[in-house]
Amino acid sequence: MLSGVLATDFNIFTYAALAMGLFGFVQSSINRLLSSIEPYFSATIHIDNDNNEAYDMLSDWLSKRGFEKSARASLVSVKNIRKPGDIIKMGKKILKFQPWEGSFSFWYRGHLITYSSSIDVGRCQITECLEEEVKLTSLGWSTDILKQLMNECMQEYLETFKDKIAIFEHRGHYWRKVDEKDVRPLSTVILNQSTKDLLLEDFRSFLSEDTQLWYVQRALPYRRGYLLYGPPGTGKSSLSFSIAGEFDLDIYVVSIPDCSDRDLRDLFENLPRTCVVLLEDIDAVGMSRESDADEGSDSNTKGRVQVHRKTSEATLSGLLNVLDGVTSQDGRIVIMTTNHREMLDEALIRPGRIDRQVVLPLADAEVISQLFMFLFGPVKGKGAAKVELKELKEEKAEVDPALRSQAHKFASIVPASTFSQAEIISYLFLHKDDPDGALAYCKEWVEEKMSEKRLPDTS
Ligand SMILES: Nc1ncnc2c1ncn2[C@@H]1O[C@H](COP(=O)(O)OP(=O)(O)OP(=O)(O)O)[C@@H](O)[C@H]1O
Repeated sequence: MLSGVLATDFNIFTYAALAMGLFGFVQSSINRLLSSIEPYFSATIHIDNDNNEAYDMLSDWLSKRGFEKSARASLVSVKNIRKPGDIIKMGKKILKFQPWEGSFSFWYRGHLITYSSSIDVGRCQITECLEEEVKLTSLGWSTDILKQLMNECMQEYLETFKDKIAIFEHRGHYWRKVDEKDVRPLSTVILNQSTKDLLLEDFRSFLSEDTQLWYVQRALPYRRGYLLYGPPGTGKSSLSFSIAGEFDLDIYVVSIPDCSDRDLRDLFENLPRTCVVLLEDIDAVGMSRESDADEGSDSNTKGRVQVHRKTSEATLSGLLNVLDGVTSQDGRIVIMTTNHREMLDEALIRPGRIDRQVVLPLADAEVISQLFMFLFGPVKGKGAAKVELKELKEEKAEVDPALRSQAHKFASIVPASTFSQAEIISYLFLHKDDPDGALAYCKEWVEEKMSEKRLPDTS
């Protein structure tokens, strides 16, 4: 009896193993056959992963369909993309698998497509990153079906990232996408209304077709620069991300202390058309002119200028060269942020490089009461990301009069131009469901913070 069961099991396992072996054999035969006839009867599209969103589009499309299961090797990473409105659950992470080195075939709209990926070990040693090249191959001489596939990948990808902006940071001299963030509605960045209107209008006007034509007709470099300056926690970064999202522009963040002049040149050469380049805390590198006046290469900048941080090889002239240079893409918008405008070299912020300087000061009475209404008032639903100037103004009218009066009382107790928006938000957050409590304890909080501010800085 036992031997009968074992014999049956043995047969099942044997057949299963044979079937799997046969399947593997057929698949690898197809792959071998395809690769031997490929040069004569096939069309191919090549996609490398070097700063190439097409690579991300394809890998997302394949992962969604579980094609990594057909691959003999998979690359695993933690997926940081959430659907709009998803709540982050602490301790929960989603793993994303994608095909990696090797090849497999799949059917797409009645066509057999072969995906193959190879790692360029030679380049990896130079660039210290995994350089992968992916090939999509189909039978026949036309690449039409492959283009259709890539178009579908792009449509799906754009749908997933609708209302999100991609954030790129640099690793040495190449860009890496590090995140996709939900667009932060501009209405959630609380600042003086006229400042917001001015910036919005300036962006809108710069990106309009008329303006582009105006630049083209006059052969002027079509680019724009902004300097946002003010004390820490007043919303410079928040505003930069929010305004980029408002205009569907991806953000490329540069940390100058980690760059050499060559890195800067390569990075600016590899920017896409129309994007926002964020040079954050530009004063933090402590750029100042050295007395040695001979080594500068920029005609506007006499003297070589080096950042104080020993590790950085970036020079001010190197930065100015990429800001002005021929490699600087049309449509590129640079936003520099700083807490110390007075420390910046005038050459860096002269008109043409910086077209608008916007100060974000500590919260005044108007902003203090807006922050109160924002935190305790009703929240606009999702999809309110793209607000019009008109809507922003109308929003105020919807506020409950009782809340408005509490907000005014709050603003009369909290001294103007003393606290940053971040400080006020963090206090209000302590009472997030309790506007009465926030009002009742705010005098105490102000006194405590004021005495902290009066303490001598021993750091
Ligand atoms: N004007 C504002 N409106 C809404 N939230 C703000 C505002 N200013 C600051 N915050 C909040 O405070 C925190 C810090 O803001 P943010 O990083 O934008 O300030 P920053 O001026 O860039 O600061 P730093 O100069 O230190 O880089 C964020 O969580 C942000 O949401």
